Amino acid sequence: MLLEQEPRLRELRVFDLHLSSWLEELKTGPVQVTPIQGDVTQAHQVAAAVSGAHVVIHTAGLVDVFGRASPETIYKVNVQGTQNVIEACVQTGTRFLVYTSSMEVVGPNVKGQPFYRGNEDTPYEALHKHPYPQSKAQAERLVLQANGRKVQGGLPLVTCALRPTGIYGEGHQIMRDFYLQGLRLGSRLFRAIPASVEHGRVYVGNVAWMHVLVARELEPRAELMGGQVYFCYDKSPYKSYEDFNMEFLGPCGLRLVGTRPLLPYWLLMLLATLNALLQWLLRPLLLYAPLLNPYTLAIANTTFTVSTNKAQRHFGYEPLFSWEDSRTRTILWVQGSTQ
Ligand SMILES: NC(=O)c1ccc[n+]([C@@H]2O[C@H](COP(=O)([O-])OP(=O)(O)OC[C@H]3O[C@@H](n4cnc5c(N)ncnc54)[C@H](O)[C@@H]3O)[C@@H](O)[C@H]2O)c1
Ligand SMILES: CC(C)CCC[C@@H](C)[C@H]1CC[C@H]2[C@@H]3[C@H](O)C=C4C[C@@H](O)CC[C@]4(C)[C@H]3CC[C@]12C
Repeated sequence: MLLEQEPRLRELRVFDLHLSSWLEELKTGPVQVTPIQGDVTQAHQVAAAVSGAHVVIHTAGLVDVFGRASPETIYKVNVQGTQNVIEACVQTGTRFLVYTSSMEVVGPNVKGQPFYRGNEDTPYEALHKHPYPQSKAQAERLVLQANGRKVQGGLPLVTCALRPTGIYGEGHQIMRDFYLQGLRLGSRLFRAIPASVEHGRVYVGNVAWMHVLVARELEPRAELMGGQVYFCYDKSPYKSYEDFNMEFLGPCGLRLVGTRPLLPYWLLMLLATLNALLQWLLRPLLLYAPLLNPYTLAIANTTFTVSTNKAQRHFGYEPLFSWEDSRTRTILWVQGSTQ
């Protein structure tokens, strides 16, 4: 997105624990693309990568709500890693920092309270127990508190945080997992969550576009945007998690069976709890990390949707991809990813 949309771009450094082969394909144009294999938990590696950069987009993170990684590892990558990025900016004199936060810093909360089409100012008790939302919330706080800190050279750091809802699009592995599971079940999936529970979703291309716009506008609009949070949103329809997935999986030949959940909620919660118990029992032998656990069930079963125009008001954001384009691109990816 940066290469396509930012004419002033001179160099793009991509810092990641795992470098993908597609990065090589980006090296063919006039902009220098520099892949750097590194770990955000290693402060010196981050500082070396950041040195000389005009703007940092910090999107690296450990996304784990399935119990694959320990809470300590999640904290180290998401919180300590973010602190390292902030310190690297301060030490090297980089003034603009965009952080990929998450809707999860707000909710759904431990009380399972709905957040219905809320905005950045909607009151909501952001109470979390799970390490992933806790770590993202702590990292976001660090980023916002760092706004205004003096960087090397004496000028102030300008930071802001973007909070995507559930991201979908090309590369969405969970969508592909549901597709493969549906194929195994005879081209069917069985409804587990009531259709009335709305779940916020946003297309990956629009998330990227919003990051590019923020990176571009942070300098001229530092006063307005510094220290701010923005939900990432687009025109994707409000639907339940499963009904939304069917927008893509339906055209790929799957159908969602049932207008109501096949199993009662208490039974699903029992299964989710059994999964958590099995995960704990099996941990010394193997990693058992199914999609269904009490936390993922709670997220999927709690309404959380946003309705806001803050990004449009503050930096002129309009989605780059229409809902129709986002849908088509995702369907093509699901179809292509399993062949
Ligand atoms: N997927 C979603 O629905 C969603 C929603 C809201 C916010 N987010 C946030 O967006 C960001 C990207 O998430 P994603 O879904 O693309 O996940 P992802 O796992 O595909 O991407 C995370 C990237 O971070 C890298 N990374 C992990 N640990 C690292 C480390 N120690 N050092 C350097 N790089 C490291 C990974 O290699 C990977 O490329 C994360 O910060 C996540 O919290 C994701
Ligand atoms: C109960 C089962 C039938 C369905 C289980 C679906 C479950 C794996 C899905 C539902 C909601 C998904 C999360 C949601 O889209 C938002 C985010 C925020 C983001 O920062 C990280 C990913 C995450 C937690 C999604 C993970 C997968 C979830 C829980």
